[in-house]
This record gives sequence, C-alpha cells and structure tokens, in this order.
Amino acid sequence: MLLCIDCGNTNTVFSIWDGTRFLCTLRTSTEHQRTADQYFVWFSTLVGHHGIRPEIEDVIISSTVPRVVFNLRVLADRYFNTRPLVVGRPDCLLPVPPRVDPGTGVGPDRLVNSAGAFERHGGNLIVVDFGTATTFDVVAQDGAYVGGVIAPGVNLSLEALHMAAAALPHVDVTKPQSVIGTNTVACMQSGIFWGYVGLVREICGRIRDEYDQPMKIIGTGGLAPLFATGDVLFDTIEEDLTMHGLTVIHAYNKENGPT
Ligand SMILES: Nc1ncnc2c1ncn2[C@@H]1O[C@H](COP(=O)(O)OP(=O)(O)OP(=O)(O)O)[C@@H](O)[C@H]1O
Ligand SMILES: CC(C)(CO)[C@@H](O)C(=O)NCCC(=O)O
Ligand SMILES: [K+]
Repeated sequence: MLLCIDCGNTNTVFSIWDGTRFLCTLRTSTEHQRTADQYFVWFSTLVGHHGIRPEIEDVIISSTVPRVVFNLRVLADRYFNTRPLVVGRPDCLLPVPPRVDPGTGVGPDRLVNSAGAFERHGGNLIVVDFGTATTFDVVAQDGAYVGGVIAPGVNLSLEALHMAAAALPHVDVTKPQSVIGTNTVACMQSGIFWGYVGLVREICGRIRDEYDQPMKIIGTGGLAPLFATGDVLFDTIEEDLTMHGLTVIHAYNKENGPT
C-alpha cells in the first residue's frame, strides 16, 4: 500500500492507496514542530478507528512547506521502513517536466495537480485549486505544467479583512442569499463569494484567450464545490485530484526510476 501525503500551508492530508482505491483520508493542521512520533500516534489511532490495518510499503510526499519534510522522512523511515519519494526533489521523476522560467521553484502541489489532471483528462487544462492560495495551473497538450496564476486564498482573504478592520468579525465562507447584504456578515460573505466567482471567471477567461486553444477547467480543493454553486465555473470538480496525482507520480517512478 502507498501512503500519500499532501502537506499544504494550512493542512496536511494523509491518504492510503491500496492500488485500486483510497482506504481512508486523514487531515491535520500543518505544524513544522510535529515530530515523526507525533505523526505516527495520530495516524495509527485514526486508522485503527477506521478499522484498517494498512501495510504501508511506499510513501510519497508533496509539501509546500519545506521544513516539514524532514520529520515526514523520519516517519517513513522509522515506521514504514521506506525512503519516501518527495515531489520536486531531483530523484523524483515527473511524467512531463514543467516548462517555466529557469530557477522557478514551482509548488509541488501544482505539479501534482497537473499530473493527476492530465492522467484523467489529457492536456489543455486549467486546474483551479482553492487552498491557502487560489492557484490556477495551466497544463499543456503534452501534460507539462506551463505556468498559471496565484491569487490569495478565500479563507486568507476573509481572515485579512477581519484582522485589518476592527469592526469586521470572523465569518465563514458561504453562498449568500442575495448580493446586497443587509448586515455586516452578509456584506462580507457577498464580497468574498461573488468576488471569487468573478476572480475565477475572469482569470480563466483571460487564460483561455491567451492560450488560444479550447481548455477544460477542473476545480479542486475544499471550497470548489461551494463555488461551483455560484455559476458555471468548472467542467468538473475532483476533490481527490492532488491525491490522485500523487499515485500517478508514484507509479511513474516505480516504472521509470531506479529500483
Ligand atoms: N464553507 C467553508 N468555509 C470555510 N472553509 C471551508 C468550507 N468548506 C470547506 N472549507 C475548508 O476547506 C479546507 C479544505 O481545503 P483544502 O484542503 O483544499 O485546502 P487547505 O487545507 O485550506 O489549504 P492547503 O492545502 O494550502 O493547506 C478545510 O480546511 C475546510 O475547513
Ligand atoms: C502557491 C502555493 C502556496 C499553493 O499551495 C504553492 O504552490 C507554492 O508555494 N508555490 C511556489 C511558487 C510557485 O508555484 O510558483
Ligand atoms: K491543497
């Protein structure tokens, strides 16, 4: 079995792949202080709760936070007796290398999303991921990540509004009843919800104009389903896209990497 680890700036997700399906998915906040032993206590407690006795043979990690990789490597070594593949490191092969400006450290999550989306849909794609940042990844005809857009994430924008303005409370993201808010919370929710619907539509439209070939738009990340209720923004929504991409990259390395 393969343990897939997707470490974002806000949350870290573990998912167990048995070769056919994901047996379970576990989520914790990203904290670089967390040790290998702490990860394992959390992991083994929850897989026990799910009634699973996983036999982890391989581990693959995508981390947008470089500092956490050390302890995740120790976890793989100490508890699963394996050397993990770390996306973005030279010894982790990608099915198709990215084509970007020299020296650009593309976020591993974006490389993984691109590989996962290409495997399912072929090329000419825009992948929109609603994480800590809202990212747009452009996947070319041959599956290469060729660039995109990074915008502030939805929760981050709401948090910034709350932090910077004394009279603005903390609010959750939701689709408001109407555009014209008649109280503070409704006004903020409308600004965020319709603001992001507009942001996604505008950016995808401009990418499509610039790219000059028909493109499919894939939505992923926790908030994608919510935004899909606002307008027709996506051709499909795939909440497991990052995890799927990790299985794709792992399989590619099994076939093509050193044994
Ligand atoms: N209605 C909602 N309001 C606020 N947050 C929501 C809502 N629905 C889902 N979420 C949040 O979305 C998050 C899942 O999103 P995802 O895993 O894609 O990104 P993230 O964990 O926020 O960011 P990163 O991957 O960069 O760490 C969860 O933390 C969940 O709390
Ligand atoms: C943009 C984020 C934070 C989204 O998770 C991540 O992909 C990242 O840190 N990227 C590095 C810069 C880049 O992708 O060009
Ligand atoms: K993510």
